[in-house]
Amino acid sequence: MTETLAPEIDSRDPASFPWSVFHRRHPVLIERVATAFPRPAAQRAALDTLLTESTSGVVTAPDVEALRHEPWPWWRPEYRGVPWGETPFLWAESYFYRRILDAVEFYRPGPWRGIDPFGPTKAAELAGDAVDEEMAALDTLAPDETWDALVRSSLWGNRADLSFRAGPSAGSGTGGLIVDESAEFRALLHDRPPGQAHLIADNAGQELLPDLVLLDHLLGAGLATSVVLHVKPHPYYVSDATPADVLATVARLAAADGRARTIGERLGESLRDGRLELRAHEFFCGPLTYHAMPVDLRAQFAQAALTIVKGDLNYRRLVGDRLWHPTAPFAELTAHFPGPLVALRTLKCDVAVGLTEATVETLDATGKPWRTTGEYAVVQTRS
Ligand SMILES: O=P(O)(O)OC[C@H]1O[C@](O)(CO)[C@@H](O)[C@@H]1O
Repeated sequence: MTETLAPEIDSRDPASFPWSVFHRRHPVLIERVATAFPRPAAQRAALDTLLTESTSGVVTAPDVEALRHEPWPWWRPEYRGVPWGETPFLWAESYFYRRILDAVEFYRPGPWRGIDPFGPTKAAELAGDAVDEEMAALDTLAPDETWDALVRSSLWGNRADLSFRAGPSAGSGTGGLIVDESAEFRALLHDRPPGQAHLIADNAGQELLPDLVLLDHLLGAGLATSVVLHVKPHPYYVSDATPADVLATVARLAAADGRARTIGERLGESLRDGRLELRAHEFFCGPLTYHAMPVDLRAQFAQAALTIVKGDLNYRRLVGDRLWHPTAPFAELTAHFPGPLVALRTLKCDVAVGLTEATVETLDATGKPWRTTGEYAVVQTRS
């Protein structure tokens, strides 16, 4: 069934979800980036130009000056002059975010260099009540419910993705788990000798916090000898976690009360002694699927006891950003990935695989969108 590749997703159809990302979410996002700091007029103009180009124009080449300071090896000259919607969605979104960085002079030597355009929103989320509540909840966990609770909050933390606040399709209720291989996930860690566990992070804030707590648990419970946290080397999609976000989150935990503080302090210790290692490979900010992982990164996952793959974008990169039949086998589509893995993902785009026919029928029968709202989630494993 999966021997032939399903069509790659693009954003040309105005009735499609990817089209709404470019035409409904991005205007809100650009406005937020433009106004979060008092930017000079040239940056505002560059952001507006990007929005116009990506919604009603054609792809233009990256800024040469910006490339001198930070290359973008994924530029495709054959897309120059092509309407954005006709290029693959995965590539187009990635290029859009690179162009935001160029518009705000993120790489250009000068006062704006290195200032995260999404920083204010991420900081507000980290400082917010929801994070306080998440941390306070840690004190209420009985030992026998810890594992399930930590997995649940790492999984549903993915739903908090800030890009959802920039769009109309954010669902309010929680649809639930439509593939639940939590038991297999548990077995991969509990029923095998501990080794090095890796986690490919997604968003900062309400997602990264439970991810860090989960990693701390793996170390503390002897389920991993060491853990590696992979984050983006620089800002990428709107709420993606960077090394600075990890440090801010650890500090937030350590400044809290109760169990959160203990965890934050312990995470700090683990960073110092190397049991928790932070890595930030450039590939994570690229528009390619994990089939095209460079050898050095592949080697890292090949020796991992388990890799936890977080979120929607990582999932698209894992199985391929294609209109697969939703019953296409997850194990087959992820066979290319070196080593055992678990995907923790809330569904926020058209890609869905590994479902049963019965589940698909039930979801379709609701008559409501289920692939893109973040209301449904999967825990899928491949050993
Ligand atoms: O933060 P996550 O879970 O990777 O979600 C990001 C998702 O948001 C979008 O950028 C827009 O909704 C999707 O295209 C993308 O897959």
